[in-house]
Amino acid sequence: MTSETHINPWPDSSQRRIPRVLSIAGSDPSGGAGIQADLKSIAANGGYGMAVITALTAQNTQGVRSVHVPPVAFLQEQLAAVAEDIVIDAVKIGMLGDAAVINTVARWVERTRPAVVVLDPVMVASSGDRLLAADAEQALQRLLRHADLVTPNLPELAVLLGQAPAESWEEALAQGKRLAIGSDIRVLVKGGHLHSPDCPDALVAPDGSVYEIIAARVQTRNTHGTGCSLSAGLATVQPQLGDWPAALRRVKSWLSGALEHADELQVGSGHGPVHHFHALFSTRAPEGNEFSSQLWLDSAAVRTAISGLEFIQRLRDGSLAKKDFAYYLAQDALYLNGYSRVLARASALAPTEAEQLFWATASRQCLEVEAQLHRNWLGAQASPAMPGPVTKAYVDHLLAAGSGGSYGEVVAAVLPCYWLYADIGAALHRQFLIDFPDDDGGKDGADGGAGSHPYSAWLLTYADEAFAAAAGEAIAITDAAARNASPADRERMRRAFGESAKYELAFFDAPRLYAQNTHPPRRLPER
Ligand SMILES: Nc1ncnc2c1ncn2[C@@H]1O[C@H](COP(=O)(O)OP(=O)(O)OP(=O)(O)O)[C@@H](O)[C@H]1O
Ligand SMILES: Cc1ncc(CO)c(N)n1
Repeated sequence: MTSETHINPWPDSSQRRIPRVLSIAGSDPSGGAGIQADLKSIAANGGYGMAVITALTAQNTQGVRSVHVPPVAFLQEQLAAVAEDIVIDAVKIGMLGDAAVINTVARWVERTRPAVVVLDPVMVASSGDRLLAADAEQALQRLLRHADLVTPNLPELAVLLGQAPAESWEEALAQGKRLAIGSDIRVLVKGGHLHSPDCPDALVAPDGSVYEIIAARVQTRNTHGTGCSLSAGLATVQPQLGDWPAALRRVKSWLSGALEHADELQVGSGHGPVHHFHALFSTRAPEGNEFSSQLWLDSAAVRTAISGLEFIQRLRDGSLAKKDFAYYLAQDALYLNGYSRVLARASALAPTEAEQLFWATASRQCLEVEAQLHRNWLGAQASPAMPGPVTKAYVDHLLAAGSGGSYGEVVAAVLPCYWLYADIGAALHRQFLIDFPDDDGGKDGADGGAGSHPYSAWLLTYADEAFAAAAGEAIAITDAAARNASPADRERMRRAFGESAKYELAFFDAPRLYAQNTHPPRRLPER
């Protein structure tokens, strides 16, 4: 079996790995909102973006100067050109300008019936300028019926209901329920406009049930286009995951990162855009280290796929089945044993004593972590686990690099386990602290010694600073090895890294595929 057999985390044909997403929206020439934000958001969330333009605005980070709505006949031509050639997996609808545009888009949606339709009922820009003619609000109701999800901000929610804007989160939720039940649609109520220290969002289903997610409010004035980016991201992730709450968790976490890094962009003097590609631009590779920077960029798709895995999502929210977690830990222990041998091989090949010591220490620590896994988590297991197919294939790949490869190949092959693991660990840890601020893993006894999240003790130890520092050192060593390598060897290094990165993805997805339910669920030992 090849690694390819294991790494497809989208075996369900209704789920689409790279969804083709069409944004029907207005243009913002300053690049932060509208079509421009949508295309960036779609790409950042792993989709292929397309754009049909409903209106052109002359705007920047300070406000909207004017709006030009081209003839609807041309809008129709754009829609037809795209739909007659390309399968559209999802549509995001943003600024529509006036009633004629709304009716044209509504007719097109009624005819083509795209699988996923997210409607962001854009009415007023964050600067306060109107983006929808006042007499067109009624026409929006026609489109509402065709949306799988509608994402109004608080003033827009109020307009859709003909009420005054909600002033508290409770009021907002009540309005969201009224719209969802009254119009039989799924509504995303967004808390961006609240004056609260956090930024809650809630999915309200047509039956009125609520799925709420709370993120910290990022302190930045650069929030231009958050609504556009969120709705386009949801249209992109829903076809990948087929689950609205999971899609919201993933996109919110991404959007929080985009807001956290927004100030780095330095675009305009008003409300600037968010950093859609913060993960791709991640400067964790030390300055001047082109080789590892390239590896990081090359692994973007794998990293995006890892964060979207059901295993990771469920580990984060605590809904992961115990058998899956136990399978993961047992396979991790087996993996670490093999990994330790390959690290010892890196030590044997190292060109300097410092690097020899680094790998020897790492090899030894690996065995210690393996022992710790057995002591703290796997303890009373009846029989030692057998390596699963992914574990075996991954370790075989590493051992092959170790037995025949150059030093560069060995270090490139072992690097993803450091780097991707540290990256996902930090993200998991960060999100855990946001979602479960009071869960200390049961240490203070206030939660009955158990914590509200079953894996809190594990997640709290996940973002280990010493491990992140070791990852940084392994990256620097890889760069040094690349500088001393021939072009052909560098290519082999790149391939070894890429293979291991795919195995990291497959490893996180393996419990879903291979964890057996033959034993009663094991109780997790307390730490
Ligand atoms: N400062 C912030 N920190 C964290 N999340 C935020 C912040 N501001 C907005 N958000 C989030 O961004 C998303 C968009 O929310 P908001 O209610 O501002 O929509 P909007 O008004 O349609 O956006 P836009 O500014 O593009 O018009 C929501 O998920 C919201 O929680
Ligand atoms: C084109 C366009 N669409 C949407 C918004 C809302 O942010 C905006 N400012 N501009």
